[in-house]
Amino acid sequence: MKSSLVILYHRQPYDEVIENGKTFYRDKKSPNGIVPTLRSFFNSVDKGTWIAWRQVSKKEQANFQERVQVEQENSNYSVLRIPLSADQVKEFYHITSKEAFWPILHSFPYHFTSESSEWENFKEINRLFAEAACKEAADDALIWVHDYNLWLAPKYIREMKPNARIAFFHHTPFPSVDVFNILPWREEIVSSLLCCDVVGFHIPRYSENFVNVTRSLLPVEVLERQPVQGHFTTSGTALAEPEMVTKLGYKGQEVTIDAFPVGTNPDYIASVLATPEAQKKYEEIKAELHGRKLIIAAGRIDYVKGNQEMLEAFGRLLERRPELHGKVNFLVSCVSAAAGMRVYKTTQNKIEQLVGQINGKFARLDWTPIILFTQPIPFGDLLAYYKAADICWTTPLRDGLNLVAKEYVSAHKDESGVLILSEFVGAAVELPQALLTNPYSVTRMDMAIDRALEMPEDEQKERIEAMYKTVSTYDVKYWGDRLLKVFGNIPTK
Ligand SMILES: Nc1ncnc2c1ncn2[C@@H]1O[C@H](COP(=O)(O)OP(=O)(O)O)[C@@H](O)[C@H]1O
Ligand SMILES: O=P(O)(O)OC[C@@H](CO)O[C@H]1O[C@H](CO)[C@@H](O)[C@H](O)[C@H]1O
Repeated sequence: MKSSLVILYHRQPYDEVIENGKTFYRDKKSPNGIVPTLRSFFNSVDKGTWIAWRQVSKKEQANFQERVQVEQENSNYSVLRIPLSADQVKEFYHITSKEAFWPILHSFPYHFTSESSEWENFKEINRLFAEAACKEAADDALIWVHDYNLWLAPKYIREMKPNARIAFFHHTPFPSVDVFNILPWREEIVSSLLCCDVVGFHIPRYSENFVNVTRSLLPVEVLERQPVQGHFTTSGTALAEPEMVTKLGYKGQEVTIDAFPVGTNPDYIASVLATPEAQKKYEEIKAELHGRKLIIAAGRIDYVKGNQEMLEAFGRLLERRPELHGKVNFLVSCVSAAAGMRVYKTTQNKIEQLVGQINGKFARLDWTPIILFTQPIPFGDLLAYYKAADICWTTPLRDGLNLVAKEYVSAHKDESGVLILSEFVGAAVELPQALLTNPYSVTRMDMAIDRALEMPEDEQKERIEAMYKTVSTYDVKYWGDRLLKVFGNIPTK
């Protein structure tokens, strides 16, 4: 039996652990919010396939198990692994994806160099993903491709299976036309995306940027344009957009363009927080704080995440306001998403250096201002930290959406708490009740942290309540349903 839902996402949906010579597949530890989200879509389909790569050494090749049947969940899906050599992974993910595409996607063109790309290898790996998808998919299946690492897969799928139903979701920002067009492979990329039936982005600004790129490069026709609907802010902040193109025509095909941000799962978060383990962890954190305020920052080590600007702002805060010494702790949880990537080494060094400098300057025997965690925190513990934190400080210079913001709001249901959020993350146009700030501006960052520390409890609760309403309405289920609504259903069990 073929699959009715085929998800192409470059990472495997679990951690593979070998104990006493036996392989176990465990929940992922690394910070990546979308894996559990995508896995949950298999709960309602009759049969599904997840396609990912797996690094395979020469020694492993002969006995490589291509397919893993996933049993631990209430769903029938398997993971089809494309075996890649260490060199292929390095070229595809570490170099082409993270060194060539990532800086362009996040509007850091000065970090881009076309030498940082192994384009032929990228094409080949995308072709392998497409071939696997076509083999797995039933005729009426939905083939759902995720993120920039698989930009070329739609084109290959369309060539091999002309009637396939293909959707693409872009998780990172999509930059403005002036920045995107720096990529020498721009036509190939956007013409592949135009092979999809639906192309989805988190927010209207990104979809508009995409449309503008297609219009600059290809003879596309705008078939429909609409005022931005729903909960998005339509003016007055950096990523606001009042209207958007919702249908494009290209080579006789109609392509639906949509903006529907990924959601989190507030009910699941509440259920985890209600467990005795999470409650115990929360009590322990509170006891260890001895009444001090807790500020939390959590995320991947990445120059786009703005950790340097945030730490500098915290240093200035302690400089400006000695009355806070001994009264506030800043928990910075910064984890690398993949080991050994040269592109993140400098960022990690800078974070460690700044933390050392600030602690060195202000610490006392009974108080260390910044606590830096560089190991992944289990999700239940992370939620307990969110809940214990008076302030969540998440101010990337650029970020597709930022799930951390939504998780913090969910963990503060019916409670006080302050979210300081960058204007340059997708979630900013969904959560205007956050303290929106500009991480490029020293003054704005200083104002934001002062305001957060002073905000009256009633105001905190009002803002959290409004944000919780948004986060719980536009949750992860809404996200999946939206795609299926645009698309027409897939056979369910
Ligand atoms: N220190 C950490 N340990 C484990 N998971 C983390 C940690 N920090 C963040 N996460 C998780 O990683 C995900 C990050 O998602 P998001 O903010 O959207 O950024 P990105 O996908 O770019 O890393 C969230 O789901 C969050 O729970
Ligand atoms: O495998 P990567 O490191 O290229 O993946 C990064 C990507 C997918 O997890 O992250 C983006 O997706 C998140 C969920 O949609 C989004 O919140 C975040 O801002 C993006 O960086």
